[in-house]
Amino acid sequence: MNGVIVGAALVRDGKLLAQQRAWPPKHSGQWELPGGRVEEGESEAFALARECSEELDVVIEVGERVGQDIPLPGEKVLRIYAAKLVSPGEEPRAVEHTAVRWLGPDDLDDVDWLPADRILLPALRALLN
Ligand SMILES: Nc1nc2c([nH]c(=O)n2[C@H]2C[C@H](O)[C@@H](COP(=O)(O)OP(=O)(O)OP(=O)(O)O)O2)c(=O)[nH]1
Repeated sequence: MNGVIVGAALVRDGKLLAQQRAWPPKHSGQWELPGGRVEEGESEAFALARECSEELDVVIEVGERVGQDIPLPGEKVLRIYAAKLVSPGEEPRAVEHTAVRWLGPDDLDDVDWLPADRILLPALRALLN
């Protein structure tokens, strides 16, 4: 089993995109980065682009790794990559989630992040300077 969950630190105009989970009930209402499981045979960049297409209906360009791998339950890890919209005018929409928000540096602490994402906040904040 491939235990890597990839997440996109999608930044535009000094703001980070966050999305609010609709599921499962335990995490419903909490915020995370777009992303998901790397499927068999996929590169991490391909998986991230696929997840952003499915979740946000946007095309992204994947950049450098951000922060450290964060261990997740079930021997998985969360691995974040910087990302940009290929067409910056394209507005991400919440296809599978409750909401999406662009967060500036002062907004990062305003949302209820999933625990693993909270650990990454300093690295994410550094992208917005
Ligand atoms: N996508 C995403 N998942 C995260 C983040 N932080 C975090 O702890 N997770 C966890 C929640 C889930 O246990 C797991 C990914 O779940 P997911 O539902 O997004 O993955 P997926 O689309 O591949 O769905 P599935 O195959 O597991 O049903 O990683 C994050 O920032 N983004």
